[in-house]
Amino acid sequence: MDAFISRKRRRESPHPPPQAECPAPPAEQEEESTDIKLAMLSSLHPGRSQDDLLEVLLSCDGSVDAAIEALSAGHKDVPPPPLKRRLTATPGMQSALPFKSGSKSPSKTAAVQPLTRKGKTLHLYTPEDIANHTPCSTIHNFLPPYLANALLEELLAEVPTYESIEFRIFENVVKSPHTACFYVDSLADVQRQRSEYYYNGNDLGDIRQLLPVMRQVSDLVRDAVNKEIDIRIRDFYPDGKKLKYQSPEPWQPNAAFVNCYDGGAQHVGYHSDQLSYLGPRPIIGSLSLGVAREFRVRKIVPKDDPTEADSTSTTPAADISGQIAIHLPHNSLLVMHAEMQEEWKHSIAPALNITPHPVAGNKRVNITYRWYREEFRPKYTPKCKCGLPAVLKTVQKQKVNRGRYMWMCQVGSKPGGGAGCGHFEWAQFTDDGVPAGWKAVADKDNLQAETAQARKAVADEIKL
Ligand SMILES: O=C(O)CCC(=O)C(=O)O
Ligand SMILES: [Fe+2]
Repeated sequence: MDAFISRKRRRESPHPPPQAECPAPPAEQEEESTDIKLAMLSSLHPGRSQDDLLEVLLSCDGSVDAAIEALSAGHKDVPPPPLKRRLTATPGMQSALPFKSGSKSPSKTAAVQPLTRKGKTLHLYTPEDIANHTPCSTIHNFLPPYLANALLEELLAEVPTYESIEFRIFENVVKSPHTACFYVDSLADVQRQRSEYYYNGNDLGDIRQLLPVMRQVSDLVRDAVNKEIDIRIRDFYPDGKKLKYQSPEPWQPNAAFVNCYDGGAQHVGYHSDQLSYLGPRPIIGSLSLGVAREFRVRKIVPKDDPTEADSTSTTPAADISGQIAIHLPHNSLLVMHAEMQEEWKHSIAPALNITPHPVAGNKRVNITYRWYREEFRPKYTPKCKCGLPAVLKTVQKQKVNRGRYMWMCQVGSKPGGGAGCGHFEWAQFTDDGVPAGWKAVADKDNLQAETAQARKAVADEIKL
């Protein structure tokens, strides 16, 4: 979630880093910006419901200009949009897979036919198909039903207080068309978030402690995700080894973003999650409750080589031009594995039809459990000249530097924040994804704290 706050970087940065990721090609911006388009229409027509606006947008083939025109021309009765693309997220309408799903992992399969084609969506439902053709694995009916309902109810009591998140696109501040909230393990983590962490140039404001059921479930998610990581490494990664920069430590969630999508129009556009505080090759455990929706994934196309199948990915079967829809029913756990954030984008697609859930009504509540790593605490990572922690990004589209990491100024994407300082430096990590030199920094820090403590103890003793 943290990334869709900031995923749109200013294109007119005064000091573009010489080798940084290039702006997204128009097609990608087009596809990524449904939320922004809806937010723009919403700000012009605050009285119209998101469903109405979505319908107008769809009937205008996604063109904001045409939609604005149609709305201003007083087309109050919006004609039903031609169903040019599948929007329903209701499971049970499985489109046949154009292949026989086997047990072989894509990375170990010599010649796998592309599954999707440009502009097409392949719908996947079974854990086997999902694991074989995307960087995700899923467990349906993850929690005992009573616990899933207890968690859902705990969160439904909170969601009325959630807010939509503002982000900046060029000079406009727009709101994400869904609501969200951030939870951390302990009170100390709340304080730490308030004093050290920034998202899109701002602190988050509303930071809460994990609720009791969320906390209980966090342990179950941790154990399941660690098992899934082992399976992924064993069955899908070259030589059965973890990826370069992936942490070898057991995954230890200590924070959670909760997203609420109230009705089919609420959604989130294509994005990758921010790496800054999770480190490279992060893993995320995502639990879905309530209304079933489509989680879509799409491989990032290298800008200067759209024909390239892949160099590092473990999932060559997915055609880089198409998208894959993963159907997430109530009580399903989805693990985004280590290859996900750097090489793929994900979204929650708008849905014209949803099947209400007996407890949640029209709402889908999603919890993404995350591991905020100590070595990526902002006090240890680079700062830019604006004085804020730099953000960690990876080159995704430029073939020559693809896969390299960089620290950059985040002020340029802060609502009202100006251009920022344009800070840029390449990031260096050990093979286990630890920032080069981190241990030394941390040790020095601890030494200073210990020295201060020792001095205080001596001073106290003298006073006595
Ligand atoms: O709602 C979801 O399943 C995805 C949410 C998401 O992408 C995020 O929190 O970053
Ligand atoms: Fe995300």
